[in-house]
Amino acid sequence: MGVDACRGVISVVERGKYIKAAVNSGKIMQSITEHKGCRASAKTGRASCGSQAGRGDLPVEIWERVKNHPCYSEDAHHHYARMHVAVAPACNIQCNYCNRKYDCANESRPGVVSEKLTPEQAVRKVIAVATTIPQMTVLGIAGPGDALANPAKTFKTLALVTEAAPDIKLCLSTNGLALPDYVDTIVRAKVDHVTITINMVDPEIGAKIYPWIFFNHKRYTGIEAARILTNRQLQGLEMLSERGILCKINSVMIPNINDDHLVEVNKAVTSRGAFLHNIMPLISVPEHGTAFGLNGQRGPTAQELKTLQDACEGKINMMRHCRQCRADAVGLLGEDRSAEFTNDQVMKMDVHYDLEMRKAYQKRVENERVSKVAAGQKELAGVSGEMSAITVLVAVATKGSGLINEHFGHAKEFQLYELSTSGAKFVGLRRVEGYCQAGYGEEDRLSVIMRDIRDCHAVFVAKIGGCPKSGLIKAGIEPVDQFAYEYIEKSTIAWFRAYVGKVKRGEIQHVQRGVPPRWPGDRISAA
Ligand SMILES: C[S@@+](CC[C@H](N)C(=O)[O-])C[C@H]1O[C@@H](n2cnc3c(N)ncnc32)[C@H](O)[C@@H]1O
Ligand code: SF4
Ligand code: SF4
Repeated sequence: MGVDACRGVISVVERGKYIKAAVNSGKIMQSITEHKGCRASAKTGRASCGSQAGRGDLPVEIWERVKNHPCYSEDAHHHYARMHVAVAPACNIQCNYCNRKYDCANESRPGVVSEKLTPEQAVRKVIAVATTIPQMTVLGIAGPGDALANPAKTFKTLALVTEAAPDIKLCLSTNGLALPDYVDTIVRAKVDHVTITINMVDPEIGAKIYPWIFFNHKRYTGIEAARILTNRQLQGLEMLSERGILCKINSVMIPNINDDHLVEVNKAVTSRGAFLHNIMPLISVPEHGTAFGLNGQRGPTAQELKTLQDACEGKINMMRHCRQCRADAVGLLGEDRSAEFTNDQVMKMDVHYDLEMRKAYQKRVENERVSKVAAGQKELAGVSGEMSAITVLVAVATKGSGLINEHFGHAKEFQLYELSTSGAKFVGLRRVEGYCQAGYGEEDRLSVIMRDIRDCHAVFVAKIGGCPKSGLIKAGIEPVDQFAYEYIEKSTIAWFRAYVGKVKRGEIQHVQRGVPPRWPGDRISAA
């Protein structure tokens, strides 16, 4: 397939200029040619290989690049894992929400690591993880400081990994200050995806988030610092987009500082070719010792976050499944296996990179993914003929693989799906404190969980005890355990179909479950 064929595909894509750059980059064309199972039609650009779940309107070439990336494809995050290596300790700016000195092994949040690694230690760890978790497809450098404030360590690590494990996709995260200086190096290092944190495009707002930056051997503060930062971030984003690198923008939502302004940020990054926008809630507690934590700045509620994400949904894809991972995270996004891969443990492991074993395992994962999609589509065929304006939100307890496979009492998070006659759409996550502690249910925790999922009509679980079951029913949330270990989409659509049927027959009355925009004292839990 040639370049012209791809141009036909992208002419329908609004962000034409930058998508064209991504599609025309030699690397993508090579990856398409190498993708033997794919019989993409040159005329339509529609792929006939593998799972199409979550592809939406993406050109097939772009989909091929993101379909196994757990952060860039919501569907992939059920099946594929990522890892971060903590080789970049230093930072060139200060954010009022970041304190990398506060480390806690039991905590999962950005900037936290148990141990920092040299590039050589990092590549050994990558091989160890790739062998133990063959569905690990992506390596990211996300701190604990800034990847580009530590360029020697970052690019040495990426070079060593490319040599040892050429099938692993490479990512890095940066605040963007140094980005314009490293675009060529990033392209040469074969980095697939770059994340830039952009919290403002207005320096007056920036001055409330960044106390200082260090640029060209000089420290800047206030509005001047924020102006330099925003100019460099947007310039770096444009340069990467023109070179065909897929960019994700992280924005931290800080109530009363940049919450309303993030719609402007969304527009600015969309027009400069960003691929994905990830608006994340501020994590802020005094124990972390951050400026915001100490001055009482709150994070947004789950509903405030969803409302803002909905307002930005449009031309750019919104990421809603981010887990705000540690800088040494390992595993599927919803799990953290970093404790299994400490440097001591990795040094003792017999590490050997087996590409064929990884390919065979990933083929099995892909087959499972295809079955899941087919099952969901079959169920949807039954419901899509129904004329109904009803939309309901449901919560699902899952450990991954697209299955309802977690007990209510053990769930640390629920995945939220919006059900309608168009199908089951993933719309976000709710983190909760597990109901079961040392084998016993905690009454207090049940009421907090019920509050956290109060906008849901039902909660799908693999198993649930009698007490929480009756508590949920009393609160008007239906506990559904009849689909244990079955696929999420297929089961939730089947339930929705039955629900609509009962409403139509007058057996139940549909009530839209509203929630107050702000619940007193309501926060998104940080861990
Ligand atoms: C630890 S940083 C490392 C990469 C890079 N230094 C940066 O800031 O983009 C990874 C991400 O975590 C976010 N982050 C750090 N502390 C946070 C907090 N307290 N609440 C929410 N997000 C936070 C950053 O904004 C960034 O998007
Ligand atoms: S840029 Fe990243 S590492 Fe640096 S202070 Fe901000 S969040 Fe922390
Ligand atoms: S922090 Fe978000 S974007 Fe980064 S690896 Fe975790 S889930 Fe993916």
